Amino acid sequence: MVHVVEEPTALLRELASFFVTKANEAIAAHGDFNVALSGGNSPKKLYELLASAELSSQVAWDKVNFFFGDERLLPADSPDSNALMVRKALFEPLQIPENQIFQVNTTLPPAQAAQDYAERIQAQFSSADAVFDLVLLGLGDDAHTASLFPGTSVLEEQAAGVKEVYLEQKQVYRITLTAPLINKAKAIAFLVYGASKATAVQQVLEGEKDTHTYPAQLIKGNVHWFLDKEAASLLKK
Ligand SMILES: O=C1O[C@H](COP(=O)(O)O)[C@@H](O)[C@H](O)[C@H]1O
Repeated sequence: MVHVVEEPTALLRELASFFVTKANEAIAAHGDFNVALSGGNSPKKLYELLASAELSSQVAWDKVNFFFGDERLLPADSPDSNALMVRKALFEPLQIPENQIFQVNTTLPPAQAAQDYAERIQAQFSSADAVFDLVLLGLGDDAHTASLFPGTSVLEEQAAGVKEVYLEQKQVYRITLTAPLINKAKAIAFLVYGASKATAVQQVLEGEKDTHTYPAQLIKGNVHWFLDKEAASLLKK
């Protein structure tokens, strides 16, 4: 489903309200809400909005478990750390205790960090399979999502799990949920705004099927695209 909203502020409010609804549904159904968060720049304002006085009262935060869709293998205090951004925007204002935060251990070597994160995710779910209630995702200008980047071997991964990815150009390792794990989620929401994303949005949603070039095409299931007018501007439908 594609939700197009005139401008980013209203878009963020719509996605925040979707988040609150999904949280309350999950808590009513099974007592907790397991959400995987996105990183980068776009979601920072969403997290600040969720932590605001108006919205924070609408969720039982002590019943929310926070995971990450991807992380950069950098020191935890690096300004490029996804977890650090979320800590400042959401966890610190809401005083979320550490036992509800499941972040990648970036002090481990890449393969071990991925394995360790997969095990900690699995241990948190009582069912045989880890199934997130909600996965939040972004979209890069190059059509990557989480750390599923064009041309990387993780795009071939058939197992629901966590993998390390080496980005040659950036010379950095990332840790990412695989597409099969993301796709098991009960709901998936992309947040994409700004004109720089318009081409990628069009390629992913309406372009030829080529998951190696447009990795976000791997994401399937109950997928909601939250777009502002600029990001949606090249869509034909
Ligand atoms: O590198 C990343 O980029 C994507 C997109 O970020 P955005 O700021 O351009 O929306 C993000 O979803 C991912 O978590 C992050 O590690």
